[in-house]
Amino acid sequence: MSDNGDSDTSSTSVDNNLTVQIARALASFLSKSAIFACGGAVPIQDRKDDETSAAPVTIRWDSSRSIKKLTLPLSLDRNADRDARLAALVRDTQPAGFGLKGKDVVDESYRKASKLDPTGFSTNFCPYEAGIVDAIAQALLPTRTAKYHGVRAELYKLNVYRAPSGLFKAHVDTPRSTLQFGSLVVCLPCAHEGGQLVVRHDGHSRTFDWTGSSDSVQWAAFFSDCEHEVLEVTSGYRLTLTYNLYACTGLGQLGGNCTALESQQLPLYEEVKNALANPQFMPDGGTLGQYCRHAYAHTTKAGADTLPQVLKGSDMVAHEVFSALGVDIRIRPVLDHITNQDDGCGPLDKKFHKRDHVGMGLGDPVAVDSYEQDSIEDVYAEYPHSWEAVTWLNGPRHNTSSVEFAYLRYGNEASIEFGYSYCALLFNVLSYAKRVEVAKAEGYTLE
Ligand SMILES: O=C(O)CCC(=O)C(=O)O
Ligand SMILES: [Fe+2]
Repeated sequence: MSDNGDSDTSSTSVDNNLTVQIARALASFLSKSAIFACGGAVPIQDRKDDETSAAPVTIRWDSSRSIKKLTLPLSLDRNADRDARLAALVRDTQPAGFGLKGKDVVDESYRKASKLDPTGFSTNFCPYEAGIVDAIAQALLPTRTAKYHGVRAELYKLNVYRAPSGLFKAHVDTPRSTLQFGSLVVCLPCAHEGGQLVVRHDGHSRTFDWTGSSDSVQWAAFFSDCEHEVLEVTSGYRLTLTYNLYACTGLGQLGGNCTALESQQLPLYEEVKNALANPQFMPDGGTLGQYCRHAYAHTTKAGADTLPQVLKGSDMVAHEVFSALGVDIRIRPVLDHITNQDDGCGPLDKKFHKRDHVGMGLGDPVAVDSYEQDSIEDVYAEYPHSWEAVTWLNGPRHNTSSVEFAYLRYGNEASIEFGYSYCALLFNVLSYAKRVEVAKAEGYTLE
């Protein structure tokens, strides 16, 4: 191809125009509707030996006088009467309605389907185990709920759409709480034709077509405000599990916030309790400190706002245990010792040994102006902190130091110096007599 032929130039400019137009359309899509739905497939493996597959799906349900069981895909159900069992499952479902003006209405011209409520059946299929809930949490969780990183999927119904003419016309699901942000539909491995799920948002649509396949579990999740419909099923049975999706506190934000975790069951609990119960342990009270083992963004306002929720590992455990024992905890920056060669007195910590510079609060670094004749003490005077004698449980981890304050030193040559800090948990241990009182108030005894 020539670089300067006329015909090439004109085709390049047409291409460029098209490139610009398509890039604009993509940009507009990305800014408005980049993600309103997502989906995938999880292959079924009879002998499940990896995290990317799911075991055959078992459904047990209440039938008139017994509990019945079916395995999907049917080819993996070892019972000879498996087709009859599938028919029995369908027979035992009830007509499925839809919400209209606050009432549950059954109207087959709008929704032709049947359902089991979650109290009437159980299944071994778990969308968490299949990695679906994590995928939704990362891809779909809306930014307006930035407060929440987790997703709770609540099983809502087992639905059967069958040929001929099973369908659910265009509708929007009714959110069941302000934290509900979407719905998850899991299509069980049962052969059928038709029944595509069409999800629409802002002039765009995405069709999930699960026709034909019965060797994987297929799924789709979408935002609550998306209109969606199930097209007519033309053969077989289309079985789905539906889940309501709620935003919740999730991985990485459970410090001080985790109702599932009982502090009393943590191995550290008894150890701390025994220490507090010992009259010879800090008899007059004082500050016990633990430098955090993990790095947190404690020297930015946004990072500081996430503490203590983002504490993890032994940092989280210590925070949970001490607070369960009624001990006041401060999370504070502790300044790395600064050596000032100019003031002639060497490292400052020599002067104030056994004391630490504990910042008054977490947040953005403080900037201080100083002059060449100022001593390091003058610099510190501008930085809000206290001198504290802390009994440390560990030493700082050097990789966790972050800029706590910066000071501009003016003189013949202006220079900028940085004060670094470590994030620490400071436990305010009361005198023995007061600890005994607090223990009573918290409902435990110190012996
Ligand atoms: O089963 C499906 O594909 C979706 C059903 C649905 O839209 C609903 O239950 O609200
Ligand atoms: Fe729906």
